[in-house]
Amino acid sequence: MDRFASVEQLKGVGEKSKKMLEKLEIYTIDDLLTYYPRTYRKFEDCTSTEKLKEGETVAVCAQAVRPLTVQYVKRMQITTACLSDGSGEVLARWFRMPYLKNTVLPGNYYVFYGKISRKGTSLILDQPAVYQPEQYEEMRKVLQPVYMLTKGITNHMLTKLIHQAMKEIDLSRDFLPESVRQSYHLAEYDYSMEEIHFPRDEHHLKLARERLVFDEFFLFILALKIWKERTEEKQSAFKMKRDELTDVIERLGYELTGAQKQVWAEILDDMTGGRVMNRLIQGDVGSGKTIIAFLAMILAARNEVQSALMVPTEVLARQHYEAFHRLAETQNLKICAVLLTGAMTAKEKRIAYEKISTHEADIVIGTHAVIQEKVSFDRLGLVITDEQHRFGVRQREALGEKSETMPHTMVMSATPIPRTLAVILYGDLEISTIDELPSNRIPIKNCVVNTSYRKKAYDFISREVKAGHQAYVICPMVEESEMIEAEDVISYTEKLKQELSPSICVEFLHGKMKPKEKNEIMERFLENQIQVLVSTTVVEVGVNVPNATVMMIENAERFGLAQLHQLRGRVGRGGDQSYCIMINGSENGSNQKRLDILNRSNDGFYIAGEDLKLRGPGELLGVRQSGAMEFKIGDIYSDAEILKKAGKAVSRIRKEDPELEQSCHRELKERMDFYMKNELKNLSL
Ligand SMILES: Nc1ncnc2c1ncn2[C@@H]1O[C@H](COP(=O)(O)OP(=O)(O)OP(=O)(O)O)[C@@H](O)[C@H]1O
Repeated sequence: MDRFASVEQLKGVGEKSKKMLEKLEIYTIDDLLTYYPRTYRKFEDCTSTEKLKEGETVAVCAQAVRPLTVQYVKRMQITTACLSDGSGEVLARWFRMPYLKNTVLPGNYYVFYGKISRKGTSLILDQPAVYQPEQYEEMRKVLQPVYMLTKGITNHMLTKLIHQAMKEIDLSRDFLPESVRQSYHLAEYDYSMEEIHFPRDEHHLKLARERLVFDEFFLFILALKIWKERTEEKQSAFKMKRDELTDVIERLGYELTGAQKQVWAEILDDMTGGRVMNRLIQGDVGSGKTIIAFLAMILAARNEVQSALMVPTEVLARQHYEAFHRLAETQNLKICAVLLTGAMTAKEKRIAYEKISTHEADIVIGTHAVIQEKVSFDRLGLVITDEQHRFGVRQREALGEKSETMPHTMVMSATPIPRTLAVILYGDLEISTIDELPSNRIPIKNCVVNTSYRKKAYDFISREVKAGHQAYVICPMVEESEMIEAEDVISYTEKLKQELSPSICVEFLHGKMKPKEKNEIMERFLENQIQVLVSTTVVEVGVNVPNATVMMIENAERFGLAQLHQLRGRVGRGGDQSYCIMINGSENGSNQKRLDILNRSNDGFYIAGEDLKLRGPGELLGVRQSGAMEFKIGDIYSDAEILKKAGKAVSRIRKEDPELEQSCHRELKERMDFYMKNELKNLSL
């Protein structure tokens, strides 16, 4: 069977399951094989009911003291059981599984495996899986893979399919040269694939994972180097006249920070030096990256060269567009910017296309719509992409293809990557770091509290609103769910409307809303017509409302540290004291420890480093949460050591055999060609 054939070739995959697998981005058998487990489950020893704690996942060996009951609550069947293991009792409940009544019989012992949650004052075992005790003992011997799922696809289904694919595909060809494998003590490819999905134990899993993480970094770094070399060959840059833009900078109304000045000088040198700029601008949340992008675009416009700024969301595109418009107007810059987003009407888009192709527009600010076929530029000389990990190489190339001369490129990233790692990853790409916040900023005051603090938090928000400020409240979910106990935007908004004075306007925002509705809400929030915005993480990237001073995050334990830092970065963007209230909805000690890191510091680089220490390098059973660089299995922070090795291995190969012509590199060359064609596009830069 061909590794790149459709998953349909596998037994049991019909039209319906094919569609569902596509939701997980599994199209081919290869996609399936490289759909690595999110984590592994090790079945614990059984716990006695006396020792149960909220938030823990436990196994309880118990019997039902009486027949199970099935009740209807809001038209949903809920099955409950009272379980006893001799030391005490605990309630278990299942949604939509009435048949358990006939399989879980009083008097027989079973192992119930699930999470303990709280219902009122008592603890409850939620949705536990049920096993025969002997079956459970067998399962405890191995690690169980846990995959990220979607509706209609179960863990069991994926496991079975991967098992089948493993049998069908020949994995014995190893593309990594033997010498590399030996030098870095890496396991064989087929062994690693087998063990990553079906590990015998933690030791084997560790070896397998190291090898696959190495592969991922190695291929990426090598591909990037080859790609850069190839593009550089055909690069001729737009030569621009030097202009310090002192007139613009002096009238900004604030002084650029030292770091901003430094980065601007670097960009100016790049853009006027005759070489094509390829620069990554890293800066912590709120460090003022946008103005740097604007300056570069103004410089281009003054040289009669067009520029494009692409951002990941509609909301952000509009915000940048309006900010630029204001700047151009107040300074009478005579530079024309147009907005181009997917949500605009066909007519609006047509007008924008026209302005771009005739060069009436100097600057285009938008979402992915900017790279659509219909957009033709006159002289596109500068491309800026925001939030690098959301734009792939292919998209950047697509933009580059719209211009005969290679445009200068700048990538703005708010996910701090330690410089040492960035250098390995991006090779000889230039990196600028804005490591200083504007001087008018007052450090954000943080607190991590439990849900009993809510009332106080609402009073606090009311006071801030009275003083003319605004607040965000973040919830992890859009709508209420029976399965997950977490706050949701819709019911929370209703609740807040009751809790707060009617004079305070509370509205919600989430990703499932229509673009037009989202824009309208954001605009009203920006104009302070809405004082409290209840939102999902759609506000996470780049939203800039300096008048907002409170960020309250419900179920903070459900977010990764990098994400929480980004969310918090939505406040403290003006000269007023701002606050971040993180509500920890669990009693689990390790969550508290994680959140304490944010409580202690507002520095993104420090947080990334502490996160790394807390998780430890190469941690196997943790959920990925760094948010930076979306590799399938590798995590640049916790796998930093492997990243360094991969960087070294690439340098060695490049020195010994840059064209991969030697016979020992034949498999690698094949793999690389495929990678360049099909996979690089999914990764940043
Ligand atoms: N040197 C400065 N002095 C004072 N204010 C500044 C300075 N530079 C930028 N600002 C202001 O700081 C706010 C945040 O800047 P900006 O939106 O560029 O942040 P950012 O780096 O893009 O952050 P994020 O990654 O969170 O979006 C803006 O309101 C901007 O006008």
